[in-house]
Parts: sequence; structure tokens; C-alpha cells
Amino acid sequence: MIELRNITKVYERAQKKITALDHVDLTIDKGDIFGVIGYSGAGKSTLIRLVNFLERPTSGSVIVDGTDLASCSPSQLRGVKREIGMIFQHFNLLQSRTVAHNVAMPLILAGKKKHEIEPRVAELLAFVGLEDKGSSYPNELSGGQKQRVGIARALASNPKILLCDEATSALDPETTRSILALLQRINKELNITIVLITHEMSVIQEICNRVAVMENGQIVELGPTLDVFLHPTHPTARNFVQTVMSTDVAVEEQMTTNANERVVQLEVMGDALNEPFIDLLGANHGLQTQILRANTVSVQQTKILILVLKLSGTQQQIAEGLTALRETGITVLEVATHV
Ligand SMILES: Nc1ncnc2c1ncn2[C@@H]1O[C@H](COP(=O)(O)OP(=O)(O)OP(=O)(O)O)[C@@H](O)[C@H]1O
Repeated sequence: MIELRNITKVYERAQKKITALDHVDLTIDKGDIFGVIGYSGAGKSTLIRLVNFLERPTSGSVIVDGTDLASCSPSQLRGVKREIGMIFQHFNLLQSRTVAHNVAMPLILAGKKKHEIEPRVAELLAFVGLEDKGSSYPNELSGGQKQRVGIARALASNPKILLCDEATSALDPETTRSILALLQRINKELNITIVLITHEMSVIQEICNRVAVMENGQIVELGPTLDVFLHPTHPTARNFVQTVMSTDVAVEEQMTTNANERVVQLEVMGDALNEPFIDLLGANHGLQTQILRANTVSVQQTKILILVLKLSGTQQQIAEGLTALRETGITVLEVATHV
């Protein structure tokens, strides 16, 4: 649906060159809620603004729905852009216009007639839960309500893609959750592909099915959100994951002094969560189990239990116990044998 091919973007300011994007390749599929995360200056805004050609690449191609944007005439480009809505951190509403007028803006600009605009605006306001706010002004609304107006406006021209530029960064956690739930509805009910940029891993965790981690204009980690959460490889990805869950196994946890001990990390999800697997390690395999650490985390409504266990028993008992765990569908990572 969206392809960025070998994109480099260099800004020139006062004869200084700043490489904001450095040979970026990225494919975002139809139906994705795709998250881009990175620290300030990583290149996230530049990347998202390329998708609707608010920025043009210095080199490389931006392909949206099969169309190479560089090859479009101005009128073709306007057509492509109409299919891409965008919402912003600071909402970008016209303060002197009513909520209804703000939502109607794209329709007015597209030359729609009043009798078409009014029912569409009412429908959009109802969709975002602001049916009674049409005649209010933006400064009479809360931050969350303002973002709902921004969302209604972005949806007015029936886009296929919605770009979200730090859309929840100015909102409190509760309001953030309600806006993220609205974005999920937009993705599911309206079949709109969503690309969002954020510096908060909790946003990625809540709604994104795939994520790219950026640093210094490059994508340093890319994959399904669950994979990146469970097995981040790049230090920056690991740092972001650690803002919402602990992943490192402490040094003391890795120490076992006995050849008949093994420290393992288990990742348990789905049906395996209902199994008495620790009891079975004792009952069926004669193993003693000490829980060193237990964490639960939810990624996109999937609950995961992460356990670090110290198992004590003969080598054979341990091997059989680990096989039984794997057969239950549990992922077993061996943290350490003995030192
Ligand atoms: N219009 C511009 N002119 C010059 N340099 C720019 C411009 N826009 C961005 N940059 C530079 O490009 C780099 C990437 O910026 P970008 O805004 O894409 O990063 P970001 O990850 O979105 O950061 P933030 O989270 O702070 O918005 C930064 O070094 C920034 O200073």
C-alpha cells in the first residue's frame, strides 16, 4: 500500500546539510496500524510527511497504492493526497470557525454543495462521538475532543490512509487510550490503513500490528509488534521496550552454581496460560522450580506472561521438562546453565 524505496532526505540550512533519512526502505501493508518510534530528531516526522509528499525525497521513490508520487502531475498528486488524511499533535484547527466548519473544510475545498456537506459532517461528528458539539468553537473543547475534531476532518474525504503525527502526545493517558481506541475503530470499521509516529512505546503496544524503530535517519529495527516487544535486538529498540516492560535478566539471575540447575525464560500466551505447567514440571518430571521473576504484558490485547525460572533436577529431568513446556506451546529461552 505504501512503499518507501531507498529514500534519502537531506535538508540544507545555512550551507549545512542534515541527512534526516538515510537510505530507508519500508513497506506498509493495507490494513496495517503501523507505528514508527524513535527519539527526537530520528527522522519520524520527515518519514511520515513523505507519504503525502508534504516533503519530497532527495532520492528514492515513494509509492502509494501503486502510484510513484514523483511521476504524478499536480492534479494527479492532489487526487492521491485526497486519499490520505492526517492528524497532528496540536490538532491544527481553525480557532475562529465552529467545529462543524472545521470538519467541513476538506469538503468545502473540494467544492461540495451545502446539502452534501451537512449530512456528512453530522455523520462524521457522530462517528467520533461529538454529535452535540457542531456549533462549539475549538477553544471550548478539551484536548481529546479537539483531536476528535481533527480526526473527523481527516476522515471527511474518505481517505484510504490516515497519518498520525504524534496524535496523542499532548493528551493525558486516559484520553490517549480513548483516542487510540477510536483509531482502532477507524482501522477496523472503515478499513483505513494507519501510520502513526510516536515516541511512546505504550502507544505502539496498544494498537500497532507492526513497528519500525528509527535512529539517525535509519530504521534500526522492524517487525511485528509482538516480536519486537519480546525479542528486541537493537539497543534503541530494547530501550523503548524497557519503558513499558522489563526484559533484561539480571546478572544474579543468570548465575547458577550447580550443574543440576538451569535458568530459563518462558513466554506464555494463549491457551498455555490456562495450563498448570509449573505444577506439571514437579509432578511429571520431578523438577523443583523457583520463580525468579514474573511479568505480564499486553501487546495489542494479547496477554503474555514472562517468567524467569530456576529449575533444579537431573540433566535428563530438565531436558524432558523443557520439552514438555515447548509441547504446551510455551517459548523457552535458556538464560544460563551453570557458571
Ligand atoms: N525543514 C527542515 N530543515 C532543516 N532540517 C530539518 C527540517 N526538518 C527536520 N530537520 C532535521 O532533520 C532531522 C530529523 O527531523 P525529524 O523532525 O524528521 O525528526 P523526528 O524524529 O520527527 O523528531 P521529533 O520527534 O523531535 O519531531 C533533525 O535533525 C531535524 O533537525
